[in-house]
Amino acid sequence: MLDNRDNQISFTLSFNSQFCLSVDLRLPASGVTAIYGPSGCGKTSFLRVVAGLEPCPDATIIVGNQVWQQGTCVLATHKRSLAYIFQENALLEHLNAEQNLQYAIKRTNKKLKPNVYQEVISLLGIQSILSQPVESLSGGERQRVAIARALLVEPKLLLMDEPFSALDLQRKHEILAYLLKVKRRFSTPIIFVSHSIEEVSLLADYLVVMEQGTVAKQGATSELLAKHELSRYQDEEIGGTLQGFVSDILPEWKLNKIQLAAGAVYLPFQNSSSIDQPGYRLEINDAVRVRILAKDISVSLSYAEDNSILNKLAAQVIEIKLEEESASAYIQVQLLSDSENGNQQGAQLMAKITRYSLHKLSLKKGDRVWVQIKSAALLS
Ligand SMILES: Nc1ncnc2c1ncn2[C@@H]1O[C@H](COP(=O)(O)OP(=O)(O)OP(=O)(O)O)[C@@H](O)[C@H]1O
Repeated sequence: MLDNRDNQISFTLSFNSQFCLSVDLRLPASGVTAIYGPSGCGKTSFLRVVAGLEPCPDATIIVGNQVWQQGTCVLATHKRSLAYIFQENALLEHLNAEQNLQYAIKRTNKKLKPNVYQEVISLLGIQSILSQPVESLSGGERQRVAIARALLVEPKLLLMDEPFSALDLQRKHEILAYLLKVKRRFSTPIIFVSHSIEEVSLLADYLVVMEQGTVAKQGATSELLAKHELSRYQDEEIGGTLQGFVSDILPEWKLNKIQLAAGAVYLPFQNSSSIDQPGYRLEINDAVRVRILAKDISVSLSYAEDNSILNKLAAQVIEIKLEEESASAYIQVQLLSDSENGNQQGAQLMAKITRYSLHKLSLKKGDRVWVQIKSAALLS
């Protein structure tokens, strides 16, 4: 649960009579917060106000114990302990990668903690490209250097504006994997802007949904996803985002065993996805999140031994959503999995099944069922 909400951001910004951005937020002091919403809802303007790049006379911006702005009392951008990663990273083209890093460190006038430099270089996998001129780097390499540079100034807040938008799908997954590593290793709070639910569900712990300059929803990403508050924003309905840890690695079967509160699930090594990039390997006890799409969850009344599905969790039907009965062949079944550990609550899941299946199983609220998970993605 996110209860340490230290960063306070509130302001109203009007560019003209057409657009007004009005926010009042307390955000977690650690982890990744996503600012999500459609084009033109004010995401970039939000970041710019936080960074002090957009003048806003009535803003209150407090980051940890530092007041960055309180009305007309404004701390200049260069005095704010922040790093900003743009859509197209702004590396200095006439320098090589290492010189870019050194330049940023020098400008902070701070002494870098021992080992941090080497650790950041190896975390982002940029040792071999340090001596290369920026102009010779690929889009993904540039973005990795930009992330390293941001970390090396040891900011109190890291802001990222659509950091994947200039990258192709493969590079995007690669950078996502590096950011997941950054998130694990560094406690620096990150606010990132995105209009992709996939990126948000992969990276963000806390989510702010914006619509037309206002905050439409906010909360822990996993809770908003579990309550299906975001279904109208996404192409694929998410059936659940579950927290767990790696309890076993089975190289002979190319599977990771993930222990969730609700039981264990086996997930394949992901050769083509972000998680299996060079330099990133899961280890026993690593904390991970697992995302399951609603269409990959099926429901059965008894424990079926004779099918190929590995992942089966005991659960109870909480609600059957029939509103769209006439509109679609599918309905949503909300489930609460049993918890193997009595102290923890089970996980909320949502299965998308046909109305015909519901009819054949005579499924109703309160029924005990087995949830079968056909496939799932390993997140962070
Ligand atoms: N300096 C400015 N002057 C006038 N209008 C502006 C200015 N900056 C942004 N706007 C307007 O404010 C609104 C919000 O813009 P903003 O760039 O913050 O949206 P966004 O959610 O980041 O959009 P996108 O996802 O397309 O980048 C838009 O209507 C934009 O045209």
